[in-house]
Amino acid sequence: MKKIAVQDAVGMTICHDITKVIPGEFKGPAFKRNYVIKQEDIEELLSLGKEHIYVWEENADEIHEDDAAIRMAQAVMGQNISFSEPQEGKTTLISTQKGLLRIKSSLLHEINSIEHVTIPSLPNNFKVEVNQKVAATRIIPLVTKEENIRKVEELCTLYGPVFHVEPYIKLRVGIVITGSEVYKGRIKDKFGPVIRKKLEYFGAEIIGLEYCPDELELIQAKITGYMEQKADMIIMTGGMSVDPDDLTPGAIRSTGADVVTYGVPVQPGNMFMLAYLNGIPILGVPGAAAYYKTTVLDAVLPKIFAGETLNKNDFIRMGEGGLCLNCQMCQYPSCYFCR
Ligand SMILES: Nc1nc2c(c(=O)[nH]1)N[C@H]1C(S)=C(S)[C@@H](COP(=O)(O)OP(=O)(O)OC[C@H]3O[C@@H](n4cnc5c(N)ncnc54)[C@H](O)[C@@H]3O)O[C@H]1N2
Ligand code: MOO
Repeated sequence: MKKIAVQDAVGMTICHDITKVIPGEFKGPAFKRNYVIKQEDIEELLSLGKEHIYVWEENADEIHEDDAAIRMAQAVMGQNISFSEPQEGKTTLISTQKGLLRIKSSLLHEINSIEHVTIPSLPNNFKVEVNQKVAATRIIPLVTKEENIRKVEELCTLYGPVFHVEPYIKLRVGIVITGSEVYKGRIKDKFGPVIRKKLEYFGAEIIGLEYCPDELELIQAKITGYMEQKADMIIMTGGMSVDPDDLTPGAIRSTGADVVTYGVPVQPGNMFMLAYLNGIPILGVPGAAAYYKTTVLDAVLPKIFAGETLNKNDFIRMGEGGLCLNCQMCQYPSCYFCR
């Protein structure tokens, strides 16, 4: 690259996007790469703080920021991800499918350790929509050594792409609403609609929503009933805490299910239970999930719909960041909760 005073640059080609920033109003390219500078542009370039520009000179072992961004994007993106044309030296990786963003975290770490390479992303296990920005690729200088980009490509050839979006599987779900006060009609069920709505987001087939009084054998029978109907997941609500009528954990255990956890280092959702019976997840959802917009349930459901089997460690890890601030305007999943 050759540095030239803008006054001498009329007729020359700009070799990278030149950014304009008006705080609070605009940020974007004022001049695009390959634009040929005219006399009337000189004033604007000077007002953007550019007294000099670079003119491109081909150099065999160097790669331009736009080409580097594209090659890195192609290397790191996997299933259900595409990328946009580079702008100001950066490409954006975009989901082409609603689902769960999966990241090979240690590979991303290794790639971001390569000189000049920067790839910021959403966190692993982020629920994404179609056309959502998931990551970006850019080198820091205007050019870098070809070998830096080749390292990114080689790592991804070796370990596979860094990012992909796992689509949700259509699961058949049985719901059991426990609580004698609801069963006997003393109060109206407020839990069923909450669970239904959360499941609809993932495209679940709800095979039943049944009510059950606080009697262990009856709760257990609901579970075995759904198992006979070949449910892919069973969700139990209420009766999860410390009162003598809180029988749901005992009923889940009594089916012989393997309990992954009863109790999680997360609030709200402390008294949550996850167990597997013949590979079918059974979720015990505490009363708080009928009240709070976001609980541990919202971190667990996307993983189950993405086909993951959770273990105790998955929950233990949630402790740091597991304390919800109950923000007035909940922005979950765009926050630290249950990462
Ligand atoms: N001394 C302690 N108290 C509580 C603890 C504890 O560890 N020690 N844990 C708290 C936590 S955490 C939760 S969450 C709540 C409730 O947990 P449960 O799942 O046992 O909830 P229930 O006892 O069944 O009901 C509590 C409350 O919610 C109403 N409810 C339940 N289901 C429905 C429904 N389908 N529709 C409408 N309302 C419903 C129920 O009537 C009760 O008012 O316990 C804390 N307490
Ligand atoms: O189990 Mo509770 O209030 O933390 O949801």
